[in-house]
Amino acid sequence: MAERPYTLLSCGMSIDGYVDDTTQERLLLSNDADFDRVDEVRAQCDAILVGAGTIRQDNPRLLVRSATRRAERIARGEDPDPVKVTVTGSCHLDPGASFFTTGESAKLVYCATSTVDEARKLLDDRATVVDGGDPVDVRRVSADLGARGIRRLMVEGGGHMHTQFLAAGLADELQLVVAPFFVGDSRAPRFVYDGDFPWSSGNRATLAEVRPMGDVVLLRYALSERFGRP
Ligand SMILES: NC(=O)C1=CN([C@@H]2O[C@H](COP(=O)(O)OP(=O)(O)OC[C@H]3O[C@@H](n4cnc5c(N)ncnc54)[C@H](OP(=O)(O)O)[C@@H]3O)[C@@H](O)[C@H]2O)C=CC1
Ligand SMILES: Nc1c(N[C@@H]2O[C@H](COP(=O)(O)O)[C@@H](O)[C@H]2O)[nH]c(=O)[nH]c1=O
Repeated sequence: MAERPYTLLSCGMSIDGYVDDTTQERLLLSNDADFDRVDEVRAQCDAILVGAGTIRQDNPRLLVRSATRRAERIARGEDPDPVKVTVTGSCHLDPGASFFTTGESAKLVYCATSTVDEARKLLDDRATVVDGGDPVDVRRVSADLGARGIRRLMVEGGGHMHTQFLAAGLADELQLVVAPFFVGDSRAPRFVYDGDFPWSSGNRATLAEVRPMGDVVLLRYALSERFGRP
């Protein structure tokens, strides 16, 4: 059986732990230097996963921006962009969303068993629809990605996705960027929600790096023995 991918969770959050505010516009937590760092992390991954909520809210493209990094990927025999992956129970996805319409790389949609037929009809040839169980089990998603040859996975949110990967013990690394402001509204989306996490006051995660980058700080946590593996 193929090994599950090395899994890196990436997120920008406010001092008070929010990843967005309650407005329609996307909240920028990273600064320019950090967005460039995130681009580098993307360029080193085989696939990027976001939850369907993030697609609906942010309409992300999830591409590698830097022409140099794209060229380096091509020179390594890879597609210029990583595979895009999402998870949905409802199948409320817009086939015109940038997730589906930008980039040449493969798109994978893990949806609940009950919505597989609907999803295939809706997305047609824009994505490969995979039965993820009901509800979708992230362990199954991770194992299936491994079987498809994904060795390095970046999970770029949102909070519900991060919560499930962390609670399932599927995260090897967390890259958390703290922006120097407060959102101050408990209706805003959070970095994580309630969960039974493997780390507690009695079982602390390992802080691997603290990197100031202008006005933000990157905190890197090692969450498994696989931390740092290329
Ligand atoms: N600052 C940052 O770095 C980032 C911020 N964000 C922000 O996060 C917010 C979105 O986060 P959030 O609301 O938590 O949404 P998520 O992106 O985590 O997506 C949640 C959705 O994913 C689907 N899903 C998740 N788990 C399962 C499962 N086990 N089975 C079936 N479907 C599942 C469901 O879709 P469905 O409803 O279709 O069934 C669910 O509603 C946005 O405001 C965005 O801006 C997002 C990423 C990074
Ligand atoms: N706002 C925010 C992030 N948001 C993430 O970036 C995605 C947008 O990607 P793209 O459309 O490709 O530029 C978005 O959906 C979410 O996953 N990430 C960060 O590192 N820092 C930030 O401040």
